[in-house]
Amino acid sequence: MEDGDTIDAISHLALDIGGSLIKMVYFSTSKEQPVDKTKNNASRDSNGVSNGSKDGYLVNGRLYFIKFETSKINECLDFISSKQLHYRGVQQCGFPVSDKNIIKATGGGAFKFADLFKEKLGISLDKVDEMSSLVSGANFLLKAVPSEAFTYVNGKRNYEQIDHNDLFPYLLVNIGSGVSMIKVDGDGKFERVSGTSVGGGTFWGLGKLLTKCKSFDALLEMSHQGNNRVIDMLVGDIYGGMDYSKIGLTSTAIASSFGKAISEDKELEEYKPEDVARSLLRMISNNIGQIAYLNALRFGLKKIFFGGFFIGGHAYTMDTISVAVDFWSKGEAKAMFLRHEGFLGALGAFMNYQLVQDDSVRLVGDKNSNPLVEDLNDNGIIECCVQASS
Ligand SMILES: Nc1ncnc2c1ncn2[C@@H]1O[C@H](COP(=O)(O)OP(=O)(O)OP(=O)(O)O)[C@@H](O)[C@H]1O
Ligand SMILES: CC(C)(CO)[C@@H](O)C(=O)NCCC(=O)O
Repeated sequence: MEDGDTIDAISHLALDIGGSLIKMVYFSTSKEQPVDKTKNNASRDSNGVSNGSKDGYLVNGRLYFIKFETSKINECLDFISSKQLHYRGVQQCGFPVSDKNIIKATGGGAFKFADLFKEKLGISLDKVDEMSSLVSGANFLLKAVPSEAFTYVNGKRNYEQIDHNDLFPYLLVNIGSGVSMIKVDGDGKFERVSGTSVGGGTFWGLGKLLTKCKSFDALLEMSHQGNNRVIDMLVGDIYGGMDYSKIGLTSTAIASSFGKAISEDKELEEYKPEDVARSLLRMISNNIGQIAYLNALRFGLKKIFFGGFFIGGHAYTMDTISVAVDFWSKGEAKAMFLRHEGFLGALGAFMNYQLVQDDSVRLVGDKNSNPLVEDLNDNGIIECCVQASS
């Protein structure tokens, strides 16, 4: 292939198959993207690029992000099959042919569904450790993608300039079905220090039972319309409308999540599902924020990054977590969120191909390359270069 040739090739599919959702990342060159055969003089070798050759090409392209519900895994298999994601582009881009039909996969489903992938598509899943994928995905995003991290204060996102030399240590809190808390000290240096089973799966599972809501998005939307004070017992409910200022509690602070239901002679049906959803979201977000802070305190960590699809860019969730961290740390620790929150594991599995030239990664949210497109929960794109062997 000559310089400037245009191709539309897809390669290097990676999956994170979780308890609730399957996340997919793949690299594609597009018709508008000429192949840049800039010679790479192997300066990346020290960073772990190992393609068996000192020379290679940088291929310009895009990383695509897609998710499916794990309970509908057949939709994911059909998508891979219809787009031939496991075959295409391998040779056009000069990637090693050995990648064919072996894809990197992380999450519990990489074990659970290995036989299904083999049977239905002839794909072998090359398993990558889940915690290590989360960490390499987060490190990659924080170092390579501008405007990836932000705080959420008073309903506003404030994008953070991450200083690469001052990134570590930090606490990574991944809120998936369950929650993992990982102390990250460097690239590949980490320890899972805590976790809780009260996570995104709890919100969606319990919320579904309590409200009869049919989809996660509808439950979230409901929570947006609700008022948690109808069900939560507030400090003021106990203290006759007064604050308990001696211990730092205002009258509007929640004293007991769902506690009002004790004293009211009401059946579940008599509560508005919106209010139930709101109380539940607040209870779970608060609890995670508090446990996260306690773990940050345990190890003296000032930065806490929250990932996982539970957050889903949802304002009220981010607000509750931010307020919880701020409240418990007395303003010492900061809750930060990531634009590609749900794709850390899938990106980490992708990074395991050791192809991405992260200093040449550029985020594009749309064709105009606007870096501040806010929600990447359904589909996102990162423009980047990957290394292909010569
Ligand atoms: N469309 C959706 N369908 C189901 N859950 C969703 C959806 N969007 C967001 N969620 C939330 O995201 C959570 C799953 O997040 P994520 O994909 O990060 O975790 P997971 O990998 O499935 O779980 P785990 O890591 O514990 O195996 C769900 O439990 C739910 O709270
Ligand atoms: C089991 C995993 C790691 C699977 O992703 C996740 O759901 C989790 O961290 N759950 C919390 C388990 C616990 O630490 O109590």
